[in-house]
Amino acid sequence: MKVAVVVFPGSNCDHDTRWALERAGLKAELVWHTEGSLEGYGAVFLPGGFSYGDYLRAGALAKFSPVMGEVRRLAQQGYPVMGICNGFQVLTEAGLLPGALLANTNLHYTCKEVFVRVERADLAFTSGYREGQVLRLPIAHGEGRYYADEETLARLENQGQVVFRYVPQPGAAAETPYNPNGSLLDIAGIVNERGNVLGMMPHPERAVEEVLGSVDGEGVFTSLSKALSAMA
Ligand SMILES: NC(=O)CC[C@H](N)C(=O)O
Repeated sequence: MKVAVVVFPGSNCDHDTRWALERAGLKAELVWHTEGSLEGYGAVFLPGGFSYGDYLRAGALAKFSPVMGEVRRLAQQGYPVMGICNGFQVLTEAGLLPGALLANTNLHYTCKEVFVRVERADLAFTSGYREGQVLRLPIAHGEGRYYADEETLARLENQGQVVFRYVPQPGAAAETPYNPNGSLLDIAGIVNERGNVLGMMPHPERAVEEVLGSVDGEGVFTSLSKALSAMA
């Protein structure tokens, strides 16, 4: 089953995402955001970048793109939908995931490696990992501080919707800062209640080959590949 990678004006991780999907044996196609139908696709990725130049707020305009009606339909029908970085921002703006991504507490665009712990290894995007596994992944964002009201945070926590959480580098001194943007509960990625719509700020597609410095992101794409062959 083929996977759609949506391209908004200003997306810049679309090709990398397609590359990562194809390395995992999936057939992936770039789909321009004006597309009115995603018929025939078994999963959708909203890639990283600066859709509409992050005008107003990151993701605030992309949610009005024609393709979003179809993204919503696939999400409601239980297909795997994933937003990476700007894609995560679009999913929260579109109301497909709760909460918001605010400006980093340091008010800087932050580009570095972080460590995240896999909290859920039972999802289409994470089954290739072990629960508790720590991944080294790059981040690159200015608006990555996950925020939600207390009730939402409690619900996310109680229902096991936190999928990735920033953690200290293994072996680092206890007081070493590790949360790169001020996200509440150290949240780096969450999933909807049904477990098919996932958003994360770190970039797994930038960590799929040794030459990139880490292969820890590969699991996202190989997990999906396995899930889609089981669905076919
Ligand atoms: N790499 C990205 O997707 C960038 C995300 C977003 N435009 C931000 O700076 O917050």
